[in-house]
Amino acid sequence: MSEFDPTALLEVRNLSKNFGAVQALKDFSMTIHPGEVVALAGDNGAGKTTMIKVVSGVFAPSSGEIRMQGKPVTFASPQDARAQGIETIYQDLALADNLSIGGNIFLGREPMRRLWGVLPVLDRKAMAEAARETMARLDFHVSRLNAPVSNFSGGQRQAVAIGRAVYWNAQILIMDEPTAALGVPEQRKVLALIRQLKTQGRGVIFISHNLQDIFAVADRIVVLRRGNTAGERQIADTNPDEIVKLMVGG
Ligand SMILES: Nc1ncnc2c1ncn2[C@@H]1O[C@H](COP(=O)(O)OP(=O)(O)OP(=O)(O)O)[C@@H](O)[C@H]1O
Repeated sequence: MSEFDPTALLEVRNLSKNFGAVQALKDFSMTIHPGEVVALAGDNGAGKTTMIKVVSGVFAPSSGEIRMQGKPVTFASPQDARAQGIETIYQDLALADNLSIGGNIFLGREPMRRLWGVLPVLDRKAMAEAARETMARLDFHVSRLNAPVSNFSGGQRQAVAIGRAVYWNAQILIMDEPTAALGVPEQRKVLALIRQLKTQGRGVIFISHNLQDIFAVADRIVVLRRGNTAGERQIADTNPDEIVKLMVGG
């Protein structure tokens, strides 16, 4: 087998995950380079969630290898994967509704300052500044920076979750159905955010049932079927018909 690629942000090889007798993922291999968006598609039960949970430290693989920049890595937990630069954004986004963008970016890791040089208090100014800078880096404009995120639209909430990952320096963002449940204008905003992540040299794994979105934003697509890799294509070299055939098999 060939050498691992030292320029790859993430390279997984022959990953398998069994749940008792169920082989949820079999011999899965994938590489992501800086600035690449790789879509993961497949019907229900194909193994997409299992794959992202292995790569984000939720499940240990039954076998196989994970490397970052050519170096072997293991993830003891999602926190550990995050510390190594892999952030997963699930559909629920894990935002605290009552807090602002800054509050959400720093959730549980708030910057403090000392009042009168003694009393530790939240450094709200630093939080607001980080929120402003982070959203500007994503080229995403929100007028009410200090409003609770419960007031935000679905696309804005996605932007906050992405902003938090970017602030904490995620090199790879795994996004689980980020455009499901959004109206068309909001879907466009999320796709624009993904393009912004690309220009920053980050890698994105984009899980979606929506082939239109995949074709709009991905560079490459990997199709899973019943835990197996049914095919991998450059987006420029394929079309939705071919992808649907790979998904359903036969
Ligand atoms: N914790 C678990 N215990 C046992 N079996 C599991 C577990 N998690 C997933 N599976 C099985 O593994 C297979 C792959 O499931 P997975 O959730 O990864 O698919 P998926 O492609 O994400 O589907 P969906 O689009 O419906 O989310 C399924 O047969 C599922 O029943």
